Amino acid sequence: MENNEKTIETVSSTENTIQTNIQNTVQADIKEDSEVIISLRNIWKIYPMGDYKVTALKDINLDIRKGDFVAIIGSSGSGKSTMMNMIGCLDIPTEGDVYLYDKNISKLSESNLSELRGRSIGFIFQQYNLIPSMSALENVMLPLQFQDVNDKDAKKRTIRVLEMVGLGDRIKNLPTQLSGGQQQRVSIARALACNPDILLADEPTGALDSKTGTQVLKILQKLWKSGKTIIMITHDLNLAKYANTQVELKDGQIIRNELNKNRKDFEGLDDLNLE
Ligand SMILES: Nc1ncnc2c1ncn2[C@@H]1O[C@H](COP(=O)(O)OP(=O)(O)OP(=O)(O)O)[C@@H](O)[C@H]1O
Repeated sequence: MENNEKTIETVSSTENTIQTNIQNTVQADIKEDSEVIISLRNIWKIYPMGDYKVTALKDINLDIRKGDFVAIIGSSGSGKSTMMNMIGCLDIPTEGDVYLYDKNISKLSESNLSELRGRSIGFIFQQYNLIPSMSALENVMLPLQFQDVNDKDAKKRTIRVLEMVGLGDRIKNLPTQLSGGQQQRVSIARALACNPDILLADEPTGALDSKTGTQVLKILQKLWKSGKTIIMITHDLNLAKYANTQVELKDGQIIRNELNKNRKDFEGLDDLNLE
């Protein structure tokens, strides 16, 4: 019970911050000395395939700093999804260490890891991964229920985040009653539900037409400018132009990791009207 109350308190006290942040867009200047929140150290990922093995990641080292917007790019088969699984602590490396907030995840129990991951990282997938039988409200509420937030607070928070992505009037709709762009916005709301510092998006616009995809990217850039750390996997170099840092993979190795000096910024993020 005491634990529940703590969680609720944290969620409620951060609601105002999120709301203020998303309204008052400020330029997020990532500082070189800002805290490293995810670190991959000498990561190898080797998939056994019958008699032979596929080496998907070869000795990867990567630091992701708080407040950065990182695009991970590379051609098909270069290892982007495998790396996303490492960054999101969804899979374990064959060799090497993954640190999330200074914690070596291989040293955490499964339940401690899933609690830390659930609290720190929100996931956005190309195919939205919404539960078809659940309404937008129920889909977004789910992660809060996993974090033991009581139903009343979870519902309040859910409505708030759905409003933030412009879907306050669609909360009862099932995924099939929403457009692709709206479904992706539900999935962004779900990723924001527990107010994580980090959003990890795997080809977030991959299933959308370019206009709707641009809207989604605009939301991500706005969230970044409001203080979130965004990591976006994409094969689309045009999308990567909106990120602050570009990391390029080739054949399982990082061949480029640099500040995007020619970053494109959306105009009028302050007046972002999502409907
Ligand atoms: N579960 C698996 N078992 C065997 N090999 C795998 C597995 N997952 C990925 N691979 C292989 O690892 C390599 C990297 O795959 P990965 O999916 O990470 O690339 P990607 O850059 O995300 O590609 P895409 O853009 O096509 O999704 C590929 O050669 C792929 O065939």
